[in-house]
Amino acid sequence: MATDARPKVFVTRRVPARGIDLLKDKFVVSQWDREDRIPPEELLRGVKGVDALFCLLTDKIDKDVLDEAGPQLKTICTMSVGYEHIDISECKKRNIPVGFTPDVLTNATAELTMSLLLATSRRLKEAMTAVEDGSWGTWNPIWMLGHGLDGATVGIVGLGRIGLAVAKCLLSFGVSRIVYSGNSQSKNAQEVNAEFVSFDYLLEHSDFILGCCSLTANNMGLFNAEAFNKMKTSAIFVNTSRGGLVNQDDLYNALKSGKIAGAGLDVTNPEPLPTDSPLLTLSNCLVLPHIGSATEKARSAMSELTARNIIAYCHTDDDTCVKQLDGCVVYLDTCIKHLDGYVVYLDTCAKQLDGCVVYLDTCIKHLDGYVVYLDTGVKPLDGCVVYLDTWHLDMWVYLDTGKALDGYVVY
Ligand SMILES: O=C(O)[C@H](O)CO
Repeated sequence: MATDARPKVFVTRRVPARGIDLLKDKFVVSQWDREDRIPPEELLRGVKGVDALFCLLTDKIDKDVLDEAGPQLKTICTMSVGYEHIDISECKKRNIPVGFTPDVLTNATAELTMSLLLATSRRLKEAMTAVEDGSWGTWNPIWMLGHGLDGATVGIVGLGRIGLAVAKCLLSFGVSRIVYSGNSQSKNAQEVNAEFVSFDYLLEHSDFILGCCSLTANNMGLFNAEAFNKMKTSAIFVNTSRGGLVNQDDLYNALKSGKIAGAGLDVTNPEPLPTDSPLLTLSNCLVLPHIGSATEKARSAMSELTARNIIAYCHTDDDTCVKQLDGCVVYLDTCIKHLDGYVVYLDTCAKQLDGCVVYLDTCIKHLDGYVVYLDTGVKPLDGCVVYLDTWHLDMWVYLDTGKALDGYVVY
């Protein structure tokens, strides 16, 4: 009996068809084809012997999963921009590139952040309840007053892709000042006139405080009693990042006691939030079920990008613009793409190659025209210059023109 020689991919959920359709051409696809979360034992069963894993932010991808998968596993690609559910250091140890889906969900998530900001600032939950329970007496000049965005100071914790997109929206609402905090200054801050400030300054001076950063071991529980105590009593806190950023007991106390005025959460810890969570008893706390990227367009694009990542890492793409870079994929075509901790795509969707910044691993590298900077060590390449990271030893770089690089050839 003839065996199917195509690589195998396991998909951990029913996802928008676009990604699956792409994969079906090149892979033997198996799938947890349901809308509920895959049980851990099914995940372990599904990954066994596959070349690629297409997973979601709800799947914990740890050492056990990697062990169970086996040494042929070439890549793990998550249909999400966040990847804290994946043990990245374990993947690095095993040279398994991890793909993710930045950019394609930025606008959708920024919209949802704005929705929460507007809904909480104008007290929509209370207002709707008043209509529904009959406590709306009459139009009342001093009733249901909120704090508008007009003239407000907004503090954004994490001015990354989503934070920046939110800041752009905020400008059209007439905010007077945008401040932001984070590990380092953002090169895009000038576009929105955002000022880099300390976390404490941001807490003390902002009317609205937005959690837009990714969750790391360092910022778990960042928004705790100490942080809420520093906020204005009129402050509104919105989180569309990850629930783990917030100490929810402390948030409850701050909202209940009037330490802060309101909160809008698209993310909680855990998810789903138990229906007996005290947060749900509060009229000044609006909780959504993690729907930041839930638009048809964004979810479809996330599914497609995840599939493209898998195709790239499994080297099934015979498109000549695909380049390999130490287990990471670099597409150097006319346009660029996305990146993860140690992956760069320069392929068919997203950013312009020219002038764009590519992050490889934790260091920043530029990719500009035909110049790739990957840390130190300069190698000339047919008029192009390639700076290679010294610790990526068996690196393969394929440039557009298909030139060999220092013996590590190419196509
Ligand atoms: O990490 C992500 O992709 C988002 O949280 C999904 O909305």
